[in-house]
Amino acid sequence: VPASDATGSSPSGEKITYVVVGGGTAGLAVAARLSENVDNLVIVIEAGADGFDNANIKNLTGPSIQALPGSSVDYNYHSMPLKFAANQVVNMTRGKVLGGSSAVNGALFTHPSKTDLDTWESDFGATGWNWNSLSAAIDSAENFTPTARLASTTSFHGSNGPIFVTQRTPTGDVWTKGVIPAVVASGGKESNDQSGGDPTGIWYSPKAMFPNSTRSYSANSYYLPNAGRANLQVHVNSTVSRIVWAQDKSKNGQMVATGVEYLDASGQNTTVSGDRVILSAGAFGTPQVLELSGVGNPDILNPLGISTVVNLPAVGENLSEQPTSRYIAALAPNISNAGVQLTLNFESARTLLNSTEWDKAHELIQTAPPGLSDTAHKALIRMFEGDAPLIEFMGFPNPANLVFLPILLHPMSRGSSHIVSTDAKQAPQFDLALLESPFDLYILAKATERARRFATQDTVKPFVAAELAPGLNITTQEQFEQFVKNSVGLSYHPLGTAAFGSVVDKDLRVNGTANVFVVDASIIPLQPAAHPSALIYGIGEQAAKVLKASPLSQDADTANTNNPPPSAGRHSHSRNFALFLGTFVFGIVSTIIW
Ligand SMILES: Cc1cc2nc3c(=O)[nH]c(=O)nc-3n(C[C@H](O)[C@H](O)[C@H](O)COP(=O)(O)OP(=O)(O)OC[C@H]3O[C@@H](n4cnc5c(N)ncnc54)[C@H](O)[C@@H]3O)c2cc1C
Repeated sequence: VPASDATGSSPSGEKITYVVVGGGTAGLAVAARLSENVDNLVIVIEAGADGFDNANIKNLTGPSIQALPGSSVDYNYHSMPLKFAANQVVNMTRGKVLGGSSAVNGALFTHPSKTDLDTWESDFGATGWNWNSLSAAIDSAENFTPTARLASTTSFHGSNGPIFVTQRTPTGDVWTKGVIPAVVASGGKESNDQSGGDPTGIWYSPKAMFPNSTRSYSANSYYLPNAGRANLQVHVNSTVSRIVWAQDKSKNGQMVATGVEYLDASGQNTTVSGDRVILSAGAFGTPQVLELSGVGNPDILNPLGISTVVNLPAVGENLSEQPTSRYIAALAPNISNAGVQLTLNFESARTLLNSTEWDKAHELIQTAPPGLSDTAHKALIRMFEGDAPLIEFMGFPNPANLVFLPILLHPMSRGSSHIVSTDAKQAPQFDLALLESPFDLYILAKATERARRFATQDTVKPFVAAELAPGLNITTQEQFEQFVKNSVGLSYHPLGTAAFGSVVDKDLRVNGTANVFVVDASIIPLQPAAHPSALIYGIGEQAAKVLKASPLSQDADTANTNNPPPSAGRHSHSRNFALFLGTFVFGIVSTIIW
């Protein structure tokens, strides 16, 4: 990789402290917090547009959310054929817009379990990253308002953070008189609030939304309120193509980044220099930028003509996604709508399985699929034996049907995301390896069967007419497994591709580098029992604290580098977001059905 020809790009000629690659969920959170310190000049470079004029991002109605995948704010990625799931090719929506995937997601805001987060420190060497620190960090992101009709434990939530969070009041009787009593009658339990470290039980999920039910996400809640800061600049429509390295390594032999190179909207290459580079490009974008920069597995980089500057084969590996199954029943003719409020029901293997089935699952979990590290394998076995939540049943409000999506929370299967081109705009290749582990398949099949048990309890019978999927002809474990293989879906929760313990250290620094950090879903070593965006905001919050506390001078002693001085001049494609403050109107209240 050639030496830096970075020109520097502070609008006022000042030295840039942080270059943040990706203005997504975590990227804007960490940038907003770092720029609270006026001594930090923070530049965010985002591949997508600003998206503030997109009504489908603002609205959280079913039709709006469904209009986002496949539109201009989606990368429109596709998986490789799923070898263990009927060779399906699945769409993998990722937000390509300021706010990243927080702009296009379902906005469920769930706190992970204590068990999940404590493994980061106890098993993966992430000292300081545990339930106590991360739940406090999530609270710093959250501004929670409980609704009068729903029981919530406000001490489990933050009340001063930028992301507005609230619940919708349930309507109708399908959930209150039908599903919740059915879950309890079949061995589950009701929860008052899943956010205190034990999500077990069924509860109405909060969403990241303003009191008028429009989306609260990183672009309008972390960035816009701070857009007037002179030391926070955001460049949109700019795709980072690589990290630029100094000719000399640090005194400790680490690679030193001097900045990044990016393609602006006209396709022109530009460089920007800074003291530290933060990769927040998401679980697919972050390993992509690392590999394009020569950090990764030489067997992947060499054939593309990229010289390896840090031999780090774990980059892009350990890709984990939560597979889903489905249970659908038609509503009875006199029931016109299953309501507007999502329920989530978290269960452990003890509730899901009888003792014979538990023994079978316990036997299956002993065999690690390819790509699962020993550390992760041991942690997963311990969590299974310790009755950690293993399945979530997402109860979907729907005008015509009663829908449960069983989600496998702690899959064993591990895939990968690797570049196949030196062109930063070409999609990497995604091997999701969904259901490669027989344990994953076994549990998801059992969960589908259990969803049928909820729907056939006496309390639910008055609300449903007939089972539509999997269909009453599916009765044996083999048939349930085939159904799961044929119909498996994604949770859109990919993570783990630059994880603690293998790619980053406890300070989020990429191994072998002096001043490149990762702050996004890539660092999460194991799937949490949660929808991850709350945790990812928490990662942004905690990362800012860690970075603020570590002086630049400690970046592996970089005094020996050829970091060129930055020169003045603003990029032609940067946007003056202050303009948007005057014109941006927080969404419109509209019919909510999702
Ligand atoms: C359809 C969908 C529904 C979901 N529903 C929920 C939900 O209801 N609740 C929940 O908690 N989670 C949900 N998720 C998951 C959650 O939204 C994501 O896990 C989370 O937003 C990821 O955050 P991140 O910061 O890691 O990445 P992102 O938010 O995706 O940010 C990455 C950013 O980097 C940019 N980028 C990438 N490469 C480059 C580059 N080379 N140069 C410059 N910029 C680059 C991208 O454009 C993007 O803006 C959902 C996700 C999807 C896609």
